[in-house]
Amino acid sequence: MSLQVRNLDYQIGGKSILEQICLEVKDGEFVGLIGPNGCGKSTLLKNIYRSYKPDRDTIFLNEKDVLDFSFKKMAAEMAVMAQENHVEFDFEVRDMVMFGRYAKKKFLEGDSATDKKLCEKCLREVGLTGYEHRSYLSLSGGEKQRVLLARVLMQESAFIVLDEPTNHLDVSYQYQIMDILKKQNVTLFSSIHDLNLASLYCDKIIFLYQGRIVDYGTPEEVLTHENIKSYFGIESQITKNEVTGKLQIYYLPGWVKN
Ligand SMILES: Nc1ncnc2c1ncn2[C@@H]1O[C@H](COP(=O)(O)OP(=O)(O)OP(=O)(O)O)[C@@H](O)[C@H]1O
Repeated sequence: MSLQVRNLDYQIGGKSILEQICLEVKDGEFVGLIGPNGCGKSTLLKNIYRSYKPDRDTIFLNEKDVLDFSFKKMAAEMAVMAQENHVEFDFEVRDMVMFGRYAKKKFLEGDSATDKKLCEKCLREVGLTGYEHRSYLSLSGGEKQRVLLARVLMQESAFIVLDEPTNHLDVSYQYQIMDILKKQNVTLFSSIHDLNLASLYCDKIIFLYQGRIVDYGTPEEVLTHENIKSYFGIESQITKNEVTGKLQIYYLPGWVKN
């Protein structure tokens, strides 16, 4: 599954948030979206997963305009892990994960033995075996985040969109979650704050700044000292990690520019 975004503009309350966004995520790629707070990352993702309504002829899945997909078809093609997941009613963890099957079911169809097995597998992958009957609202932030990831995996979609998937997670789960995502045989598009995680896991990186794409390429091409200084306003030292072979960024806080 591939994603194309062409000349996307988006305004909120008359203020321009995104300007002339053009990008492509090819089938099977893991593309990271980086940029400072408020630059428009969530707004772009919300347009892609249609929490906001994009203009016609701006967002395509496999070259087909997303506005031509029914919401059920969209859910079958694209799984989403958003940043705000406000849940009004309490559910058991197992039910939260099972909701991921909605798009694959007919009206009032019950859970099959295959669904139940897949649910167990997804919970195991995110380290939550034994949590099936826990109340979702009673979980910690990190546990909730992992339930939402299990729900995404349960959807078995060819394309996954994620807004800051490692939010609330301790360092070991941050890497575990990225490992799980990376080994899925799917297309991934994710906003990421941690540039070292982006360097380790992404095939390509899109740098967003004040609603515009200012750079695009491999982590080595985009995660430069100049870009980090220009767009995040912080000095850094960048080396190649001997173990991973990937770029490692060290920030030099005494050099923060106002
Ligand atoms: N509903 C809204 N009403 C007014 N302004 C909004 C609204 N939603 C977003 N914005 C503004 O749009 C801009 C982009 O917000 P967005 O959440 O997309 O940024 P972001 O890059 O995801 O930020 P962060 O890294 O902090 O999550 C911000 O200036 C934000 O204040």
